Amino acid sequence: MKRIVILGSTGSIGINTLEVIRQHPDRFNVVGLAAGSNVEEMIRQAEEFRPRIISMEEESAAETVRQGVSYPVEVVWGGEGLLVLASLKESDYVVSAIVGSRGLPPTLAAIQAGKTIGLANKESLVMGGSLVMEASRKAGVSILPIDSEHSALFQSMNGEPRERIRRILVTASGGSFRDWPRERLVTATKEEALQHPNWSMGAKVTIDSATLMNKGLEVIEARWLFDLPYDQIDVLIHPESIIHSLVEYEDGAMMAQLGTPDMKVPIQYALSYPERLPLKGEPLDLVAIGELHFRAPDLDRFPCLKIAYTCGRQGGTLPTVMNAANEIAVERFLAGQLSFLGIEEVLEEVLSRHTLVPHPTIDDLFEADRWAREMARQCDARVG
Ligand SMILES: NC(=O)C1=CN([C@@H]2O[C@H](COP(=O)(O)OP(=O)(O)OC[C@H]3O[C@@H](n4cnc5c(N)ncnc54)[C@H](OP(=O)(O)O)[C@@H]3O)[C@@H](O)[C@H]2O)C=CC1
Ligand SMILES: CC(=O)[C@@H](O)[C@H](O)COP(=O)(O)O
Ligand SMILES: [Mn+2]
Repeated sequence: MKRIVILGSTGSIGINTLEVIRQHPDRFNVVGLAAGSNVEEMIRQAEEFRPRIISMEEESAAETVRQGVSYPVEVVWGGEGLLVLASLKESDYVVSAIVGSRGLPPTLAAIQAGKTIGLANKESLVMGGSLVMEASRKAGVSILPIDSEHSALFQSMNGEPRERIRRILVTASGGSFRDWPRERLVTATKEEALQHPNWSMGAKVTIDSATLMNKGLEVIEARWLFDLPYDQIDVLIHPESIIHSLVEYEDGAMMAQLGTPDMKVPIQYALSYPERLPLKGEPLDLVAIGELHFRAPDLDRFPCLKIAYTCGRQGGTLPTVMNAANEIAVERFLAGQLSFLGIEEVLEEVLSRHTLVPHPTIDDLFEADRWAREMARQCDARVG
C-alpha cells in the first residue's frame, strides 16, 4: 500500500489523482492533502479519503476546514504547512501538483525527506532543476513524471539504452491559437485563450499552452528529468494530442506512447510504477481518429518557445527569472490587466534587465524569483 500526500489536491491534477486512487483503494492510501483556498472541495475530499493531516494556504481557510470536517483532523497552513505535509513521516509518496514556483520548497523538502515524487509541478524544475536533481541523487529518491509528455518519454525509454538516444521530440497541441495569424493574436481574449483544443486543465497551464510557453517549460523540464542537452530536445506540433511524445534512437527507431488525452493515464503510471494497473476510461480508437498530423513550431508567431530555449541554454538564474515573470504576466492576463501579446513583452522586458548569476545557490534562485516578480508587475502598467 503506497501512503500518499497530494500537494494541490483541489486542482485539475489533484482531482484526477484522487480519481485514480478511488479506483485502487487496495493500492493507495491518502495520508495528507494540501491546497490553496478551495475549502468546500477540501472538506469533501477529506470526508471521502480521510487524510490524517490537511494544509491550506491561509490560516482562516485552515480553520474553516477544521470546523467543516466531521472527524478529528490536524490542519496546518501556509508555507510551513506545506513543508510539514511534504515531509510527513507516515507517507512514502508525494504528488507535487501545486501550480507555480511555490511548488519548489515543498518538492525539495519531500525529496530531502526521502519521499518518492510524482511530479506535475514543472515550474519547480524550471526554477531550480539543477538543485532538485542534485537533491534527488543525494537522497536516492525517484522523481516520476506526471506531465503527459515526460511520462511518454519515460515510458519510451523503458528498457532502452540511454546513450543511444539521438533526440527526443516533445509533442505540442499548439494551444488555443495554433492556427491564428500573428495579427489576430493582438485581440486574443482570456475566454478564447482558455479554450484548449484537447485537454481540460487549470487556467495557468492552459494560458501557457496558448503562448507555447508550456512547451518551453517542458523542454527545460525534459533537460533536467532526462539529463539531455538542449540540442537533443525538439518540439513537434501535433494537433490531436494522441502521441504524447517520442524518443528517436541512433538506429533511426522512434519509440512513442499514445493514448487519449486523459491525465489519469500518466498520473496512474507515476503512482504505480514500475507496475501497470488497469484504468477505467475511453480506449484509444485509431480507426475513428483516422489521421494524425505534425508540423514544426512557428517561433515567429509564438516567440515564448524561443525565449525558453535561450534561457534554458544560458542557464544560471535565467530560467528562474523567465518562469517568475511568466507567472506574473499570466496572472495579470487572467485578471484582464495585460493583453495576450503583453505576456511575451513582459518576459522580454524583465529578461533584458536581469544580470545572470551563473551558478546560483537556492537563495540566489529565490532572490531572482522575487526580483523578477516585482519587475514583471512594474512592466504591466506599460504594456497593459
Ligand atoms: N492540469 C493538467 O492537466 C496538467 C498540469 N500540469 C502541471 O501541474 C501543476 C498543477 O496544474 P493544475 O492542476 O492544472 O492547476 P490548478 O490551477 O487546477 O490547481 C492548482 C492547485 O494548486 C493549489 N494551490 C495554489 N496555490 C497554493 C498554495 N499557495 N498553497 C497550496 N496549494 C496551492 C490550488 O489550490 P486551490 O484551488 O484550493 O486554491 C490547486 O489545488 C502545474 O504546474 C501544471 O503546469 C502538468 C501537466 C498537465
Ligand atoms: C496535459 C499536459 O501534459 C499539458 O502540459 C499539455 O501538454 C498541454 O498541452 P499543449 O501541448 O498544448 O502544451
Ligand atoms: Mn504537458
